[in-house]
Amino acid sequence: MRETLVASSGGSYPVSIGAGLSASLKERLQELFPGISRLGIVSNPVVWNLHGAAILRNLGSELRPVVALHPDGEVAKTMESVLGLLDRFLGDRWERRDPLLVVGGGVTGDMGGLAAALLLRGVPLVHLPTTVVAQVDSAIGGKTGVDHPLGKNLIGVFNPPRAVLSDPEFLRTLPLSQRRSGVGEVIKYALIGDRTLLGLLSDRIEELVSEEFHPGIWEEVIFLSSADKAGIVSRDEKESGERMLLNLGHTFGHALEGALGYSGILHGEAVALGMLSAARISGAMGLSGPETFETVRDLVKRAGLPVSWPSKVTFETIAPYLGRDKKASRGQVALILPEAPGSVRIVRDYDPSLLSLGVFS
Ligand SMILES: NC(=O)c1ccc[n+]([C@@H]2O[C@H](COP(=O)([O-])OP(=O)(O)OC[C@H]3O[C@@H](n4cnc5c(N)ncnc54)[C@H](O)[C@@H]3O)[C@@H](O)[C@H]2O)c1
Ligand SMILES: O=C(O)C(=O)C[C@@H](O)[C@H](O)[C@H](O)COP(=O)(O)O
Ligand SMILES: [Zn+2]
Repeated sequence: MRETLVASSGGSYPVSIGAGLSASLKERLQELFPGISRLGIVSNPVVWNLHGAAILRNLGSELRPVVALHPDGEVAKTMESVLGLLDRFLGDRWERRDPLLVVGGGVTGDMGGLAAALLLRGVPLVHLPTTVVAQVDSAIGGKTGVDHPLGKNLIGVFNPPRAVLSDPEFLRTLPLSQRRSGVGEVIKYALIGDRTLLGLLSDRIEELVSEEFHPGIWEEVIFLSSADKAGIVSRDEKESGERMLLNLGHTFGHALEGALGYSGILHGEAVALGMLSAARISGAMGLSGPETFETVRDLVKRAGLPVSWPSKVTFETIAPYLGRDKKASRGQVALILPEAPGSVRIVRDYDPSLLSLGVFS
C-alpha cells in the first residue's frame, strides 16, 4: 500500500492506494472513528449492484450500515438527488458523529461530499472511489457540488474528507470508455508539470486503455496523480491561485458539458477537448509552439479520447457558459494555458476574440 498526505483546514488526511484495500475497510473505519456504531453509505444502483455485497461483507453488521442510493449519471448530479440522500439519513435519526462513506465515481463523491457537509451542518466523510476520475482526482481536495442548468458545479462547498481509500481493483468492472475518460484527467497532471507521468504516458498510454486491465501500471498512475493533486490542494485549498492549474481543459470542457445538458459526453472526454482548446489558444497567443498542441493531441488520440468538437456545438452555444465559469472575474474568464508539455500558466489578460479558436472541428 502507498500513501500520500493532504493538508487541509479540516486537518490533514491520508490518501491510501492499494489493491485489496477495501478488504480492511471495517478496521480502517474503526481506526478513524473509535467507537463508531453506525455508518452511512452513499452510492448509486450501478456501483452498489456490482460491489455492494462485498462491501457489506467486509463491513460486517457491527457498524450498522445504512445505504442511500442516488440515481446514476451526470444528469442526476442535482440538488434533488442530494436532498434524496439527506431524506434517507434524517429519516434514520442521523447523529453528528455518524460518518458517511461515499462509494462511487466523481458524481457520487461530489454529491455525497455535499450531503455530508449539509447533514446536521456536517458529519465526517470518507471516500471509497471506484472510477479512475474519482481515484486520480475527485476524491482528493474537498470540492463537492452539483450542476445547474446554467453551468457545471455552480453549487457546492469545500468539504475535505477524513480519508480517501483508493483500491484499483474496483477499476476491473469499469467500462473501457470510463477508463479512457479518467485518462483525460491523468494527461492533465502530466501537462501541468508531472514529468514522470508525462514520460510514462508517452511510453505506455496504450496499456491504460487496452481491453485487458493492467493493475500494476494503474496503481502507479493513481499514486502519481494523487500525489500531484495532494501537493497542489495542500498549498492552495480554496483555489486562490495555484489550484486553478487543475482546471486545465475545464474552462471549455465544462462549457461543453453544460451546453450539451450534461449528457452525451463523459467528463474526461470534455476535458480532453478543453485541453486541445487551451493549446490552440495558447499557440495563437504565441505562448507555445505547434509541438505543444501536437503533444496534447497525440496523447488524447492515443487514449481514444475525442480530438474534434461535436459538429452541433458552435462557439455561440458555449460562450454563455464560459462567462459563468467560476474563474471569471469582471465578466472575463481566466484561462489555463500550456506553454510547453509540463508547464502551464494562468492568463487573465487576453483578447476575448481569441476564445472562438477553442471550438474547432
Ligand atoms: N471534486 C472534484 O475535484 C472533481 C474532480 C474531477 C471530476 N469531478 C466530477 O466527477 C464527475 C465525473 O466522475 P466519474 O467520471 O467518476 O463519473 P461517474 O461518477 O458518473 O461514474 C461513471 C460511471 O461509472 C459507473 N461506475 C462507477 N464505479 C464503477 C465501477 N467500479 N464499475 C463499473 N461502473 C462503475 C457509475 O455508476 C457511472 O455510470 C463529474 O461530475 C466531474 O465534475 C469532480
Ligand atoms: O480539484 C480541482 O480544483 C479541479 O479543478 C479538478 C477538476 O478535475 C474537477 O473537474 C473539478 O470538479 C473542477 O472544479 P470546478 O471548480 O471548475 O467546478
Ligand atoms: Zn475534472
